[in-house]
Amino acid sequence: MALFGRRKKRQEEAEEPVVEVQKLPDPPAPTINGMRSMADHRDYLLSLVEPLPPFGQNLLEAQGLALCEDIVSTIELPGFDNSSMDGYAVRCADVAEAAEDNPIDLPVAGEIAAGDGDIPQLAVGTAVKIMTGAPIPDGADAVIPYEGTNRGTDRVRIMVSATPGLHIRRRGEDIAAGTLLMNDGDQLGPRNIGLLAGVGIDKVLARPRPRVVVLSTGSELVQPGSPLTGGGQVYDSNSYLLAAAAKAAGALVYRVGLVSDDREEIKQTISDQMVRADLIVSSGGVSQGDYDLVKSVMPELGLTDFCQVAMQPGKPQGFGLIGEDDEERVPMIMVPGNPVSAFVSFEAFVRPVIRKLMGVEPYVRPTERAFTTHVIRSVKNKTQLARALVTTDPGGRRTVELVGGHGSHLLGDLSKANALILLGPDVETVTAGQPIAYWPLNDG
Ligand SMILES: Nc1nc2c(c(=O)[nH]1)N[C@H]1C(S)=C(S)[C@@H](COP(=O)(O)OP(=O)(O)OC[C@H]3O[C@@H](n4cnc5c(N)ncnc54)[C@H](O)[C@@H]3O)O[C@H]1N2
Ligand code: MOO
Repeated sequence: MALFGRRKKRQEEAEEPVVEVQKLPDPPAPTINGMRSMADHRDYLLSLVEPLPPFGQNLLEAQGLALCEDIVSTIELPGFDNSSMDGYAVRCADVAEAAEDNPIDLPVAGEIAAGDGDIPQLAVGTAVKIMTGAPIPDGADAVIPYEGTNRGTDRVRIMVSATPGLHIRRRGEDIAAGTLLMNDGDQLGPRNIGLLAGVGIDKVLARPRPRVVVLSTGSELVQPGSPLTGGGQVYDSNSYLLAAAAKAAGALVYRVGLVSDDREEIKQTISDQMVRADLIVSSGGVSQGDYDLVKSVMPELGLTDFCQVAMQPGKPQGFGLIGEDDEERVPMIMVPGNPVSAFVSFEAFVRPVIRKLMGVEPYVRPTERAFTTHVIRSVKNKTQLARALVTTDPGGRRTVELVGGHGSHLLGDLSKANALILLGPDVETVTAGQPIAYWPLNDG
């Protein structure tokens, strides 16, 4: 894909070709206590990826994807006047006096079912049986439902009168030919898909689902389903958590699973996966530890940026455009290994990047607001993303309370939360009853 880090070869006056050092565009300067702000880091990553090119896709496979064309209806809906009831097509004038105590008998001239064509005109003083969805014959201007008749076959007794247009669905009353149905950039939902199918469209030009490769690093990790055989081992929850979150965000996910803290294994695995990835997401190995190898290995595979972001959790972050050539470079987001840090990093950085690759705006989840039920303390100089539970009280007011502690290993509390509260770097205390911003975690 076309990304940054272009390689320029220049022929200097003399013979020797000079290869410019390849690097990422300059990252934003740290602005908070030597750290990069969360918004600056996110905007930097977003500036380094482009939406994936669109192609023609089958309508149903395009669910959740962004259109890359305006869609105009070439036909009308309904395509012809038709009945909304099973009953008899009549002329109103012929049944104007009909009532329970004054039934009117009409000869039944025939029957029209849904799908019938070449319908003869309705003669004055006659009725024709008609089914829901069947074309209204010329001459008829109303439909009397079966319930207002004796359901006669050769002759029908009509016990109710009708006004013109009764139970007739008019041609073009839903969609006129030439109506703009969807715009370039719209995301296709089930009801849009129904509409497009309804006007006869079976393919659309849409951006594909990004193929996201997810892997976890750490020699302590064990594949769920296998026994823990030694002290110090932990199950790999991150690759499942991140894969599930990427899937919920609309990606096509390849979960590679776990890779141990081994330079060659990390390099080989990433190199092998590049061919099927629009984005690689790894967890672990980005902090200061002696075995935090991702940080030291990845610069050998591409252009990288490791930094500290003024947020909690999720402080150590890595990004790369991996690969040797511009044409093959794949973006990679390297999130920290603590499970809650990995998830918060997903929400803050990975999800917006996936949405940009999909071409689905807004890239960043819009915040909502709720009132705190109690005092909340935060850490100065960091954006705190605290796990929380938002509920609506009996009066319809949305309230929010923290779920558990701040520890970035607390998977149990994370799974109970339905929101992430956002407390900016200047906030130290929020008193009870104040409105605060949060991201709802409502998409799976
Ligand atoms: N001296 C310092 N130490 C640490 C710092 C620091 O600034 N100075 N930062 C801390 C913060 S904050 C975080 S977050 C972590 C990030 O560390 P890594 O990204 O290098 O992650 P690991 O060391 O590999 O693992 C951390 C922790 O998470 C567990 N883990 C890792 N992967 C998984 C997984 N797939 N499933 C479940 N659990 C996983 C791992 O066992 C560790 O307990 O660094 C701090 N240290
Ligand atoms: O950033 Mo670490 O993510 O604070 O635990």
